[in-house]
Amino acid sequence: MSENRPGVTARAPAKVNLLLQVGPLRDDGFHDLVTVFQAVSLHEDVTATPADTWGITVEGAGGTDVSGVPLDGRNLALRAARLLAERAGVEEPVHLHVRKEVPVAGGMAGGSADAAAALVACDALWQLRTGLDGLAALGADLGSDVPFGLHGRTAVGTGRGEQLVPVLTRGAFHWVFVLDDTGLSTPRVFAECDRQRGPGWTGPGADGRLEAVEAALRDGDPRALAAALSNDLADAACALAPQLTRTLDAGRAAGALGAVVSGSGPTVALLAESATAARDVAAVLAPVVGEGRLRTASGPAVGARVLEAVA
Ligand SMILES: C[C@@](CO)(OP(=O)(O)O)[C@H](O)COP(=O)(O)OP(=O)(O)OC[C@H]1O[C@@H](n2ccc(N)nc2=O)[C@H](O)[C@@H]1O
Ligand SMILES: Nc1ncnc2c1ncn2[C@@H]1O[C@H](COP(=O)(O)OP(=O)(O)O)[C@@H](O)[C@H]1O
Repeated sequence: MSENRPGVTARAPAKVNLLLQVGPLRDDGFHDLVTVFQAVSLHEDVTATPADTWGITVEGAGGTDVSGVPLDGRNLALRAARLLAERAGVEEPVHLHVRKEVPVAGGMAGGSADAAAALVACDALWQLRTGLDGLAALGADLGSDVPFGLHGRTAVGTGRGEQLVPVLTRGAFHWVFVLDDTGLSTPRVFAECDRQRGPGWTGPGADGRLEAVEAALRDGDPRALAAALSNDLADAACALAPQLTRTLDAGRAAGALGAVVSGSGPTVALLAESATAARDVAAVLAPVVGEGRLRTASGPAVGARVLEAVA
């Protein structure tokens, strides 16, 4: 009986975009990107257990508010499991349990991490041995950020963000993330970016931003990386959520080396000199923004992997 078989748990990381260069709107509704993703040590754990019907439960960990997570066929983890089953000809439903540490709709790709972890957990449960490239191809059909959730570490993303090349990095980078209560819709932020640019805008051109980020990562130099952080969606995110400008300023005033909006926001990522410095920045910010809105983490973190088999 399927109910007696053990489940499989997989873990996948959140991400921050160290560089997010947004090109023109394409005919398919996406934008060409040049981005540098870094996976960080905030995680999603997804447990897949054989069941009589498809289902999902979600639990918030470390104070994560999961009220915005859909529990129906729109859930990215459930969509991922069903897509893998369909492509592999598996007819065994699973129940998924998601333990979320990553803020919802925060620009840190928590939903994509859920999809990545669900793919890895179900692939192991069903003993499919699909391989990373095969899972990443499936993941790209679910969302542009899903392949990076599978790969993890640090990578340059091109196309709509799904084409990945690893980046050489030295050492660890230490982050403070400032969460915001208002979730920002990714398509809305891209649309606001287009609106701000206007119809005559033709492209960002070559400006050396990618090379500066790559050099800082290769040297393991947090000061150089802080100076090189940039996000073309930041102005759009700040227009839709004006309080983010104050959060960026407060982060710099609290001693962060650099501050950037994470992806389409509204989470703000602050880079610190060391793990101790990150804790100090968080301690200075706690009375300003509230302790519950702060998370410290380090990167690069590894991509989606099986954690354990549960009895
Ligand atoms: C902005 C980024 C930066 O890493 O992250 P988040 O802020 O969402 O975490 C990503 O590009 C988000 O990727 P993801 O959240 O997977 O988006 P998708 O589901 O693929 O697309 C949702 C919508 O965002 C817009 N979109 C997304 C990716 C892209 N390269 N161009 C776009 O214009 C499109 O309107 C698309 O319909
Ligand atoms: N497993 C999931 N976790 C979170 N959000 C999900 C999930 N599945 C679908 N969603 C939808 O995707 C939206 C954005 O998800 P999320 O990945 O948390 O943020 P972002 O795209 O900003 O990084 C949510 O607002 C929610 O409606």
